[in-house]
Amino acid sequence: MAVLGPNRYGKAETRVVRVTRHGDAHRIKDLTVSTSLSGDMTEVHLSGDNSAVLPTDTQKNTVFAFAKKHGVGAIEDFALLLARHFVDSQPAIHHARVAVEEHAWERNGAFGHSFVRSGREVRTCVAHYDGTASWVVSGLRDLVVLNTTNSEFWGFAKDEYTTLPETRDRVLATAVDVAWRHADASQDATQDWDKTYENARAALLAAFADTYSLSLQQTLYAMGTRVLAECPGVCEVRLSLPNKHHFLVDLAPFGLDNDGEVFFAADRPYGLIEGTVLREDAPAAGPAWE
Ligand SMILES: O=c1[nH]c(=O)c2[nH]c(=O)[nH]c2[nH]1
Repeated sequence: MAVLGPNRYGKAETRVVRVTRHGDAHRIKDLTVSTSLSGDMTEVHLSGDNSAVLPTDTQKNTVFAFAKKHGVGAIEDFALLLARHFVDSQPAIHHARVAVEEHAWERNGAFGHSFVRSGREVRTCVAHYDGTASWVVSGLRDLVVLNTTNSEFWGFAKDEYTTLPETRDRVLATAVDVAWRHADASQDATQDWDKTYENARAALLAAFADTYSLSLQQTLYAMGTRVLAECPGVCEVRLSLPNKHHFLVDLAPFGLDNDGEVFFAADRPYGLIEGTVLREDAPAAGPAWE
């Protein structure tokens, strides 16, 4: 005898670009929005009765309509607006999850209408709303950083398969994928999402640069700790750091020395260092990370 387990449905990766025109100085917000709803969905699964189902096509349309009606400020506000709309307007929907990614553009010269896609990281957020409470996790991915020194890796466990030489000086590089949980994302909390984003980003970069690293794990903890120190409203930080290995190339066959100057930037495999840093008194996460 089978029963229906947890389920949700929505429109994934709606691409929406919102242009705001102030005279000749235009602004753009370039987003990828994914909505996911859950609630009284037993009948649609068991009997095909669609009466509780707000179509994913409607969810996509709502993203575009809200971009026009409400504009797009901080992505967290846009995600919360959508999540609250779906739950508060549809009796059968009890929970909404809205994920937004923001792709950065920069001005192309002095022109108000011309933009160049930035090589910066992608800003991310996920908002949840259940009709009463809200949860928000913000973050970024693909923030690529590299230190040319101040990184060692030695004293590690060894067995019969260990060939890695110990090193007292190596290149340390990673593409930061991080998310931070806001302790309070309730309706009344007055949040400056953009300011927290800039503070968290600056904290991550500073900690990566000024931590003398004995392992990427140690750097990860330093980065998470720094975000908590600089962002009072953040209670938990989750980091995923691929170790983008840079191997010193043996140039001896060519009669050349290589004193930390020429590296082979390996693509894969890569070490993947992941961890969470949180305040001792962090409130329960609820569905925030789902
Ligand atoms: O910082 C590192 N942590 C590891 O766990 C590890 N493992 C490895 O092969 N190189 C590294 N570097």
